[in-house]
Amino acid sequence: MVRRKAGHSIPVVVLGGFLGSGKTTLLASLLTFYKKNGIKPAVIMNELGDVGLDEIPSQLDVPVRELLSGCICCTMKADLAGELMMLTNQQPDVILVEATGAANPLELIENVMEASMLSPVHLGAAITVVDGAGLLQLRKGSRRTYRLLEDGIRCATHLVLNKRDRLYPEEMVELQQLLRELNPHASLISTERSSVEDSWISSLTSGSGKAVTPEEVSAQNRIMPDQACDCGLDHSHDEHHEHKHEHHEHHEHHEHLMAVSYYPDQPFDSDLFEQMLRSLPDHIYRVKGLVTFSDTSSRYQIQYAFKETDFMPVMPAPEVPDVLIFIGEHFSREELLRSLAGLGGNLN
Ligand SMILES: Nc1nc2c(ncn2[C@@H]2O[C@H](COP(=O)(O)OP(=O)(O)OP(=O)(O)O)[C@@H](O)[C@H]2O)c(=O)[nH]1
Repeated sequence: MVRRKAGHSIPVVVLGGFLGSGKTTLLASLLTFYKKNGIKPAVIMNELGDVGLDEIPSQLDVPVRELLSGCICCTMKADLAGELMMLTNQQPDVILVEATGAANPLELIENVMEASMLSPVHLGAAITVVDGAGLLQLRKGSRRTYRLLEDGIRCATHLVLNKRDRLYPEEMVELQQLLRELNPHASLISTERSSVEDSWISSLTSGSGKAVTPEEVSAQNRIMPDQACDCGLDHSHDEHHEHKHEHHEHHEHHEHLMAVSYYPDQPFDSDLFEQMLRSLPDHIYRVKGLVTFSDTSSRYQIQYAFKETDFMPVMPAPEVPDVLIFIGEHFSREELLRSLAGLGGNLN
């Protein structure tokens, strides 16, 4: 990759994909590559919850802006534009934007395009990371959530079919066919732990420096901007687009997905905690957190996505209180509270 010359437009790479698909894991690979190759990235991370738990290792020395408790495709659209503008002052070679797993991808791409009118940035690539097993599960589940996933696949310039280790060979074939049907034009790779080749990373920004436009993305993928937006309004020439859009987003894209933060006020018993995770309903798709157990010596970072859980010991403990963030579709806060009551803590 050629380093950006002063005064040139900075490529923005959007990292999209549904909850828990592997976006942060991919972000880590990209940052390691950039560090190794003397390329200066900057990062915008967006979380639906009110605590940012996805830490970027400090040795990578990357400017990171966190946007919490909202989504940059709608309620935090203006914040995204502001953050992009601020980061350009630091003259990075590339800006990586990690979306929430609930973001509407086409809205996000449009928002980056709109920001490019105010700042020297352009959309370099739109990556969609797909959790193959999750996609197969959601295909049989909620229509609205599945449609969000389909939109993400359609809008991508680069598709990453991740969590290959969780798929049988015949499922891999089925998923590759499905992704190709939904988006015949994007590059498509399959990965484990979002592990990508250096040449693939270079391809994200090695284009002519010309922006990918939402119209190009949607035309390539045979969807029109108005079709891609669930509300069915034709926003393309609409002066009140922003207002309608925000209203729409609030009611259509996020109301069916909700995030609940829980602050434990005492350590959990690890067996009871695991039992609680196992008994979560299918439509709680994602849990992230930092917890202390009464029967272990270290604190743990918890990652739960589609019934698969990772516990990672955290040493030394970061200066963040114990917290659990549950994200899913129309789940009952009260039921969740009841199942957590035996473990100790406060619902936020
Ligand atoms: N089995 C398996 N797990 C993976 C793979 N890639 C990532 N994970 C795990 O999946 C979980 C979610 O990964 P993240 O990278 O945090 O996913 P994300 O898309 O950033 O999640 P959100 O931002 O919360 O939507 C973590 O526990 C990862 O370690 C993979 O290829 N296989």
